[in-house]
Amino acid sequence: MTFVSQLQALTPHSRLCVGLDPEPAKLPGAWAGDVSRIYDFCAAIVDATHDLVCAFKPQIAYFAAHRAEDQLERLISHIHAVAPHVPVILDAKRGDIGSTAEQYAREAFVRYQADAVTLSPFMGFDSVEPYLAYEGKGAILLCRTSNKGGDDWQMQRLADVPGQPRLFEHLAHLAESQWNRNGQLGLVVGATYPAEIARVRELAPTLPLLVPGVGAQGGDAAAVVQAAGRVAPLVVNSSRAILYASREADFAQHARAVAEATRRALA
Ligand SMILES: O=c1ccn([C@@H]2O[C@H](COP(=O)(O)O)[C@@H](O)[C@H]2O)c(=O)[nH]1
Repeated sequence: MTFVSQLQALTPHSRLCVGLDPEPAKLPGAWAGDVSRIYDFCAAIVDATHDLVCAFKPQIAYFAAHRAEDQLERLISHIHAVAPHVPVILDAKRGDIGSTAEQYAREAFVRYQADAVTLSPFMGFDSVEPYLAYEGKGAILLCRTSNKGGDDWQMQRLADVPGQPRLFEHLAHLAESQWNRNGQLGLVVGATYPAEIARVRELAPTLPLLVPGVGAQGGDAAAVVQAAGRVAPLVVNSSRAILYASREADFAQHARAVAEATRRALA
């Protein structure tokens, strides 16, 4: 199955993506501060929630910062083993010239066996193209990010493009049309900006949307679903609110309870 067809099968049942952003200092109980327990912690979260989600999204920085890339590899293969129908989105936000992008694409899809990867489209289509050579894999472009600083670029108008769209609007149009050669593209739009989610949906009605920002960043789940509609796949990420629901031995049970509540709020 392709990444997009996996989402098409799962998102009618759950729009929740659990983000795997392990911070050693926040690990529960005796694991706190122990970098070697990153895998154990994330695997326990996966085991407790995989029947509730449409995707998992490990953020590569939380592993690389602690020289824990080997634990990330093991974690992704664990997800594929216990929940083979659930896609893994590697949140890496890569963006570079084509020859380097080829290496990043290999890292995401061959080394880590991810089903999709997040990309910064700032360097243009030739920085995205190498990822599209991997048939069936997803490439999810940052469009209107959840942080305030996204305004600095994404909300600026393009004087040279007819209609003077904002940058995020132009990107949504390109991703829906000429850039989406093999149907592999998706867009990141922050839950903190429901009006822009609705605008992106108008411009890119068929693309999967990855929407981070509910939970710790305060985005409103119901507003996200209303803005995005229920036709094309909607994948709403929550990381810290689920991972750190409890710092005690029962952390996985608490994570499941928050995941269940978030899934319900996104129904
Ligand atoms: O616009 C964006 C793009 C990516 N992210 C990532 O999503 C998670 C959010 O974590 P929470 O703990 O649920 O806030 C994190 O990995 C970010 O790097 C984003 O927040 N906004």
